[in-house]
Amino acid sequence: MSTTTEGIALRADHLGMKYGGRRGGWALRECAFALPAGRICALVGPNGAGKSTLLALAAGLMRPTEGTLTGPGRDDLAYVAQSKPLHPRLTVADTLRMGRELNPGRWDEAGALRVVEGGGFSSDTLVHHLSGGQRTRVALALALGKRAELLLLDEPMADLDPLARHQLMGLLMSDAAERGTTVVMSSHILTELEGACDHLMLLAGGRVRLDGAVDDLLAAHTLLRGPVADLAPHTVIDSRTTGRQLTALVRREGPVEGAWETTEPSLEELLLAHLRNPEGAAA
Ligand SMILES: Nc1ncnc2c1ncn2[C@@H]1O[C@H](COP(=O)(O)OP(=O)(O)OP(=O)(O)O)[C@@H](O)[C@H]1O
Repeated sequence: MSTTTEGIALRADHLGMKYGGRRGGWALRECAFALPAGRICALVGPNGAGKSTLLALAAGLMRPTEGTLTGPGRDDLAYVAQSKPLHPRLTVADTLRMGRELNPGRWDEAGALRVVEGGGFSSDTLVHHLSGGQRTRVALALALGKRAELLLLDEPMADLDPLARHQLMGLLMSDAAERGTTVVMSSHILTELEGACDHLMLLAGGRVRLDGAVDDLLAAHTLLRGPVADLAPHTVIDSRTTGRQLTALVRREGPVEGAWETTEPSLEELLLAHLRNPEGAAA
């Protein structure tokens, strides 16, 4: 990958990725986006949507089958894979020492230590003896210690307890705010994204279905409650009918008219509606 355009941390153009040669299916297809620098971007989508593939491509671990993905080079990004690979026979202290040696002149020892502190293990513990959540802490410490421009995190919070999640999300957010780091973080835990992410990308079936600043996306959608009626010209993302009452989440095309009770959706409501109906979500 090469340097991106000013102000854009990660750009995809006509990006496609196919596994397993000619016979394989497309994991990503015709993806196009430009993620502004300094954002904390939630990458969401159903199982198999292509989130890990996109992160691995952005980390430079694979080459796209077609199109381009442009972002910082390896020295300027940090990637935490879903499996959190670490050397099992090293202690935590050795692991962090390795991080320092691999990143001369830029390593943030205090930042890395802040991440491992509170994990309930000492620095002379072997990685092999850590729990899944504790390993996640060490992997995140390596990533944050690197002071990267772009942090690529594949379901970083999945095996952390609620307090650890809260603490580490706080650390991530303050680090990103202080340094202007761009974070792309895949997650299935919608509640943890609310208030933490300011950008959202929804993938489904290997395609980008929704992409934008969270505030803009929320403002463009409305939750409607009222009598069953035709909702045209608005785009219905998801709707439910109970008797004569309709509840729908729409992307507005102009003002909403009629006897509707209208509210702006929460991020969780927006995401659930789009996840229930990913085909209707095309931006
Ligand atoms: N190494 C691989 N070889 C072949 N196919 C793969 C490989 N890795 C992923 N795929 C396929 O690519 C598609 C996208 O997978 P990917 O792991 O990127 O999805 P995901 O959105 O991260 O899913 P999850 O939420 O379950 O982690 C899936 O259909 C998957 O079966």
